[in-house]
Amino acid sequence: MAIRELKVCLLGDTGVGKSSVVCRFVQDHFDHNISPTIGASFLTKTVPCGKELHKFLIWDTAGQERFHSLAPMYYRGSAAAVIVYDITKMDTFQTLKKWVKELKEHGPEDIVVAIAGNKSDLSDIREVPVKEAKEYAESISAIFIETSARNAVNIEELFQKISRQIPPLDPQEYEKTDAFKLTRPPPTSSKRCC
Ligand SMILES: Nc1nc2c(ncn2[C@@H]2O[C@H](COP(=O)(O)OP(=O)(O)OP(=O)(O)O)[C@@H](O)[C@H]2O)c(=O)[nH]1
Repeated sequence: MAIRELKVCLLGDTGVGKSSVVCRFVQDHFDHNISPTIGASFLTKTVPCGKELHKFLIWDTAGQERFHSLAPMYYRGSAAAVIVYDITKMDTFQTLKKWVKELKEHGPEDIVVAIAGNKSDLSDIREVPVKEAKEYAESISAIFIETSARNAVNIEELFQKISRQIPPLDPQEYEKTDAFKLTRPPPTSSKRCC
């Protein structure tokens, strides 16, 4: 079975739960006291997708404004970007729109964009209506899903949706190589273990 390496970056405001989503996906773990990411962290996970294996090379970026200028290093060459907002904070949804604009202007042309409304376990204090987020995602042809890293809701589904949006390899590519690299990760990062 062919293994494809797919670079994926997570973008979004600080505190929306990017690291928690990645940590839940890769390690099936949730940490209430997780620290803010410094620079970016890198993790991988391989999942089956039809006749292929998708090895996600996941760059979890830091949401704090002071790290914003590093982001191009992580979305450059990405097959997909997951832009996360916190459903309990409308301002994080506005930040998400800025990320969409930046990706449109400077990101890869064919990048798959997934919008994840995280902290769905806190829907009693929701500020971002599902309808508004869904309609916005549709308007930019992005994947949309609400997740809860805390309760492990829709985390696998988020990455499955991304996998399904990646066009399968041309059969001739299988013959050329066992591992087909879609992207190359950026050279440096400082990492926080989650
Ligand atoms: N209730 C709830 N809390 C969550 C969820 N996901 C993350 N959190 C909490 O939100 C806070 C921030 O989570 P992080 O994963 O560090 O957020 P981040 O987006 O990576 O933040 P930066 O690294 O600063 O960009 C932490 O206290 C988490 O425990 C969730 O699904 N539900």
